Amino acid sequence: MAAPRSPAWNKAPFGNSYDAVARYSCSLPHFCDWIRRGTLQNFPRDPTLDELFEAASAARQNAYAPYSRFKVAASIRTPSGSIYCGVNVESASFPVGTCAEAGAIAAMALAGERVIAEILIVGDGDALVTPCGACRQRIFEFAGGGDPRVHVAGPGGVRTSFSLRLLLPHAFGPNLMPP
Ligand SMILES: O=c1ccn([C@H]2C[C@H](O)[C@@H](CO)O2)c(=O)[nH]1
Ligand SMILES: [Zn+2]
Repeated sequence: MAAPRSPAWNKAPFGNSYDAVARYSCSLPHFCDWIRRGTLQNFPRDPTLDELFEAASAARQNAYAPYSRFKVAASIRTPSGSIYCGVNVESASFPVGTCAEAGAIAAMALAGERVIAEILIVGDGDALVTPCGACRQRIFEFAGGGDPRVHVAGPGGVRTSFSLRLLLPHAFGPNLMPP
């Protein structure tokens, strides 16, 4: 069932809170259950996400997306509290382009960090900019045995949050590699 649309679809009127997706769907028992199982509700607003959101929003200006014109940025917070950002970088040879999440993970790894506590992705448009399948796997590689929150934001703020395990159930990862 589609969530009702509103003119404020991507505006996050309560700051970086859940937007229409969760606010409307939460009134339905089925989605309430879905939210309890796999997503986290930041209502009316989670101030701890401000820094993560601002960092990604600033980074997004430097996204290189001349082909899709769809600029995306990701920001990662590690257990140390540090924040690392990345942007999508496209290529005239289309498949060569890389996602914002991959850039943020590269920045984190370069700094010597290996665990994603939470990650935020910001993009524009009506649809939620959730990580692609490859990036879900990339994030899982650095989940550190935990279940990082994946926050999905529009230009107005965080729209909704998922747990990685909801986005990538029964994942194959480093824990399953033979020694
Ligand atoms: O979570 C996402 C979704 C899309 N993109 C990029 C890839 C491509 O450059 C553009 C259009 O798919 O957006 C990301 O970086 N992250
Ligand atoms: Zn991706």
